[in-house]
Amino acid sequence: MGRGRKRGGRGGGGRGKQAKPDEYRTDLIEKSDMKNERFFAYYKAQKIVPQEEWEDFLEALRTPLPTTFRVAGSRQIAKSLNQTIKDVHVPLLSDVTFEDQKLPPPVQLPWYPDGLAWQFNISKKVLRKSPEFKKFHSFLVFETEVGNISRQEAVSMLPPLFLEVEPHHTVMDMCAAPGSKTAQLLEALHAQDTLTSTSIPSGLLVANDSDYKRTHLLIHQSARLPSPAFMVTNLDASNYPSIRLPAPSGASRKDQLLFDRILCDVPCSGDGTLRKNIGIWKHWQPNDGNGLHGLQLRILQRAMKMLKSDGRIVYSTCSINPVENEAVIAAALESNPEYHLVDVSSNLPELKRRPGMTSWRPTADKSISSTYDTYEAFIAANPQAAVSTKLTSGHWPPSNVHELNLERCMRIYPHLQDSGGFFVAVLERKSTELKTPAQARERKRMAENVEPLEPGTKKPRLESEPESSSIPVDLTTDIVDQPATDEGGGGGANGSGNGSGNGSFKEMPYTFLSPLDPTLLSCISRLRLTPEFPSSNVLVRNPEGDVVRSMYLTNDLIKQIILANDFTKIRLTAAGTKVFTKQEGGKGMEAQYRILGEGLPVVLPYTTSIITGKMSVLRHLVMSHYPLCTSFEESFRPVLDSLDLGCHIFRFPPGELDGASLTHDLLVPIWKSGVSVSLMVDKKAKNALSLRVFGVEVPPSMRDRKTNADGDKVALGGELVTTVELEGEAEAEVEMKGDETMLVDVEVSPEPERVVVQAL
Ligand SMILES: C[S@@+](CC[C@H](N)C(=O)[O-])C[C@H]1O[C@@H](n2cnc3c(N)ncnc32)[C@H](O)[C@@H]1O
Repeated sequence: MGRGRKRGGRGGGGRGKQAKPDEYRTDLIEKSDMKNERFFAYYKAQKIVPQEEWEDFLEALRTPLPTTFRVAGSRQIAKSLNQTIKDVHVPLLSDVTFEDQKLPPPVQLPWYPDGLAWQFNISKKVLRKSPEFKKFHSFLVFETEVGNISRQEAVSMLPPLFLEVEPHHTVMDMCAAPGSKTAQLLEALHAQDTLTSTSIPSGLLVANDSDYKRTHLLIHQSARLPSPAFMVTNLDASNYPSIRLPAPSGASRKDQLLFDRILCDVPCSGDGTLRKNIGIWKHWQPNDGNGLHGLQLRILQRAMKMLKSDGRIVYSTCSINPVENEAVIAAALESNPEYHLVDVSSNLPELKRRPGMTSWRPTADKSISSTYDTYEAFIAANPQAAVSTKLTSGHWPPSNVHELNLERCMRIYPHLQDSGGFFVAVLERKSTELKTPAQARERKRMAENVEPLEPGTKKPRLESEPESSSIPVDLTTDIVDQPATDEGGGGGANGSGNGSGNGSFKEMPYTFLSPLDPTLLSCISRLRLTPEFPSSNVLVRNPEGDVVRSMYLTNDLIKQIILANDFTKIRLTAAGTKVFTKQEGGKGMEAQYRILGEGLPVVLPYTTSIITGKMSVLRHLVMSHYPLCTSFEESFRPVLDSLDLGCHIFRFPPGELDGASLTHDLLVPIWKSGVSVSLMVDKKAKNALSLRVFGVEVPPSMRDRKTNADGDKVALGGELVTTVELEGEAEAEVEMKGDETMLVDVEVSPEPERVVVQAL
């Protein structure tokens, strides 16, 4: 009988929250509830928009936000899927009527590069009832689940675009969770990826958040674009410790890692999100923003200290309050006069924006009966306020406000382009002697020469970075190896219960394997990888360096960082990407390692053995659950018979079959057991693949079908289903039809862990 193997228990499946079926529409709400006299009085006093626009501004704030999404993934994958949306879905949605109303099809956001972002404005009811939109909705849900589409507010897509990340950049996302912008940054770091394989960028992305639980959202999000150049930390950004690099040869002091690009998407009051977070209407008051100004400023100031001399910072909030925006920028420029605001008015020309404000009138008075021109006027009117409120002179415009070019900040208002409210500012250091034309040329040369690392390519060495890329650690100005504290409203190690209580953390250590480690060598050999596989960059998560279960791959830079820092003090929650996992053998068989779905694009450039299959083989693998080797078409059976037990990679070239079409190479990991082969992608990915290529969902397996009144599983025809044990590591579900036993479903170990369906 069955061995009672638990389903889905291995590795947690690597997926975050499931997308809700109705996530493509914001709630419809009563307009009469959308008012707040404090909000009106405050923003009128700020003259946030010209008087004649006030009603349009309010009307937009009271209208549900359209649905926006971005075609995600590395550039080539995204372009390919985008073409499908344009060529297949939009034409199907272009002439749809519902209850005598013509429905508008999805449209591209005019300012998003390559037309990769879309918007549509369809009610939930229509999404449920119109067959055409229902189908499109299913497509979006499936593609979102496998990570090819990112449901993201239009304005939230802006900061990564202004950061202009390139694959050789060292990038820091200081307040990263839940990670929609992190995903965009990672995509830019991986701009060199091809349709089927992941490049190994020489730069890196550190995604940080002070909320421990939320850092796990980051890990899930980023698993959609697995990267050996990705790290997640859980620290207070306002107090972010210096990350060290190994000392350059001949020097005794370690260098400090500085960043080419830093995103400060800081915690904010969020009043720009009123269109979807309608609760804000009820509670809004000016102290929401007043109280965050200090933390926002400290985070930005810390970023300014961690930036390379020729680096760039983008500061953003989803608030329209100048106290959280221009006031923070002005105060940061005051304390770091070597910085300036960059004029990006010619970037994204189709984006409608307003210039940053140069005058604003803070108040701590909840009823907004008065606002104040200057801090002095505020204190004169409220003598206790200096101690009883969090307002400081920094909340007001400084006296030299007109020298700061605050109008170079960008304000996005809902009525301009039917979006949320948002604020973005781009900061760089003013030109110094360090930024000579020769250096600029050198940086440009480096940027242009970045190639994806193909097997055999010499990897870039850290020492070859220009000198300005790292400076010696200055113990007097920087916080070195400080465990994060709760100071500043965020605090490191927040809400996890995972700290040891003595200033160090209990994260599992990151231990690099010796490239001669026998288990690693055997894994490389069984998986038929080339000698160029970067085996010295493989790590495991235990102090002994034992290969217990999973192996992760990092790039050179992350390896150097891990070796040079004390991660009992800096909480590192993830580094690199998981590539191999152990698979226990069946009876009498030794354990093997297999390539994880998420690791495949990274490992692919180093594989020597890829089995090519036809569309009919793909259809059988997709439509069946654990198909028996004997059930494949006869011409393919000898290929299957010749395969060793274990992990293999199958390639399906573009092709057509009975109206179904595969437009690009598809590469997937396969597991061959004694009796069957199975596609090592999970249910959702399989469904997405099936819908995209064959236009139908995968038929439910017996396990997904109903049980009868006695709790027994029944097949679609109502027959009893039972489980029998087969040879090796397989078990089968069989349908009992009278005396006849029919095999309906075979389960083989292992179960797939994660999804990567790319290259379509
Ligand atoms: C506006 S959200 C970031 C959204 C994110 N950038 C995205 O695009 O998905 C702000 C984040 O800052 C985090 N946070 C709050 N205080 C912090 C601090 N002191 N240091 C680091 N992160 C902080 C919050 O946990 C929250 O996840």
